Amino acid sequence: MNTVKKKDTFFQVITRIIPMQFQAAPFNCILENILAVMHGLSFSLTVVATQHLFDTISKASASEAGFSDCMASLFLLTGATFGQQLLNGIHNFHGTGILFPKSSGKLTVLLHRKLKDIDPAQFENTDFLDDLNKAREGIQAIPLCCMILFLCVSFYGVYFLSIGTYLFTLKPMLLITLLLAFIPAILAQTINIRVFTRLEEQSAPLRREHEYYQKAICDREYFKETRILGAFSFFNQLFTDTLELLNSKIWRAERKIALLQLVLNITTFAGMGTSAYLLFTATMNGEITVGMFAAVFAALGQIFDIMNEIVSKHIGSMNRDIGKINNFLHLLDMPDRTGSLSTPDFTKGVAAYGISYTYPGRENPAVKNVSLNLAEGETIAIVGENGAGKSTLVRLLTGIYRPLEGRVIIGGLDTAKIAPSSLYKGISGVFQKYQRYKMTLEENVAISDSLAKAGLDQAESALREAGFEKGSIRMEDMLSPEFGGIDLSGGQWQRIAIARGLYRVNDFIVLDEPTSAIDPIEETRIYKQFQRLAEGKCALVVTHRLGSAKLADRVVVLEAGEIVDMGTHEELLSRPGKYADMWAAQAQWYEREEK
Ligand SMILES: Nc1ncnc2c1ncn2[C@@H]1O[C@H](COP(=O)(O)OP(=O)(O)OP(=O)(O)O)[C@@H](O)[C@H]1O
Repeated sequence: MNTVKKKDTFFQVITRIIPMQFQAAPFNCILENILAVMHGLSFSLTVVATQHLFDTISKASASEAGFSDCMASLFLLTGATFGQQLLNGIHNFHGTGILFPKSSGKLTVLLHRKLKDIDPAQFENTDFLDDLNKAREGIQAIPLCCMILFLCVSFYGVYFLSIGTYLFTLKPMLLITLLLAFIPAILAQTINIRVFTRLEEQSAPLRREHEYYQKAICDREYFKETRILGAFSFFNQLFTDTLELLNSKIWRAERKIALLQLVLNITTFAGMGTSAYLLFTATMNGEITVGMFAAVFAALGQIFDIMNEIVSKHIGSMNRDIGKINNFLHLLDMPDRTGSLSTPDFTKGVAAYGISYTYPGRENPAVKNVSLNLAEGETIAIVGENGAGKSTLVRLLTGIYRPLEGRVIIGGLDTAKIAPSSLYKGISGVFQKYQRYKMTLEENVAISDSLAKAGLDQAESALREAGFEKGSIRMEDMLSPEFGGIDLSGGQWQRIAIARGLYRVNDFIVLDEPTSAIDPIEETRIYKQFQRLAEGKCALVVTHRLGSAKLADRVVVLEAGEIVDMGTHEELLSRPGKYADMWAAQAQWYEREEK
């Protein structure tokens, strides 16, 4: 399941991200470029206004110009400088305050849409989780990189074209010296690409680990256990170790970059000195006026600052970002789990033919050569020890995973060929690891069928069927202390999860042991209720407790991923085997009920 990485070249990356950026915020992209052009021109206008002022003052000192001419020139320079500052503020605000958040938000939505269509089995794959972590970094990098490209073309491009033309008309050698001074620095920056791409690749798994330890220390769901077990020091040590490792990798990369920066600074300094010398000799030889000297000399620092900004800051950050963007694009390029659209016909039931499934990174299959037929109106209970493969089988039978061998046919449709959205239509399920949504009680139930909009009554009746005692809790109460609401007990949450599964309109329903926090007798009561609601549907229940399995039409006994026995409760009890042993061990749980 490992994905082979194809790295796009710099050119390929920019030809993909610019249209993405325009699609995300078309109006703001155009405005950003207009502002950049005006901002670039304003710089050159200031240089020309400076020349004009100094030439007028030198003419005034030779009585060739008057006081009003000097004031007009000063006014022109003040206006140009003010305009430049104003444009600088608007341009920066628009770029970082409007364009950046808008497009990174849209790109996040794009990533979420992609994740919706990716094969759910990928989420069991560590390589994929690393890729996802890296891709998230790419979301911020795309708008940044595009803004730099816009700056290069519309701001720096316009600035250098106008100022370059001006310098060239003064003294061609001046322009050539300035350009030459930056060639070594540009070359040095290209090395950054490799350094930062490698850093990104090495640090993603480490960062994920590091973030997990932080969660184990600080997150609400972990902190109670972490404190009571005294595991703080243990996690803190792991947190510190991964942080140190991460920092040492970053430090090594940054050290290389700092050395390159030194090369850049030396060449810049040499270029600036040569340009100042050329300017000085040209003025002394009478090739340029004092005003031109003053304007160019004053602008020299700015030209070098801007060139430095492009080479060290922007090209540098673009180089770092290209690696991250490549990860984002790589994730977008991953194949979707596609298939044709169709509607399952659950009167045909659900069938598995010789299916097997092995998790990425595991040698032994979790499900091995299983064949099973679930007819319409039938309830099958899957029982077995921990790790026998029950949940994996359920994921295969509901089409969440596709088998690596064999076929699963749901309502007449092969899960390998049908789009997941078609398959999930008509299926409902409650799983072991259900979610506790930080939402109201009503939303916690109705979220399972948001399109149906069945209403409050149905949500309340699903809660009743799941045995949820509301007491003083109202449907509109927020179920999360973090959002100013209340929390519930484990058993109450499990009943809400069951209510959620029952609320969804379905023809095929699965209960994958969401009842661990509920006592065996109460679990049996819920399963009886479930049995009544599942009448006429295809139903699967996974349980360790055989009092609930007994209610099913047939029981499947799994061991090490294989079906070792199958039959009705009575049939299985009548012969020696795993089921009879398990029943003997659990019988006392149900004695009270049977008395
Ligand atoms: N995400 C995963 N990655 C790798 N191996 C997994 C993963 N999930 C489950 N397994 C392995 O697959 C096997 C079957 O697991 P599964 O969860 O299907 O068993 P189960 O019968 O439902 O167990 P339980 O009763 O404890 O819930 C186990 O050996 C388990 O270690």
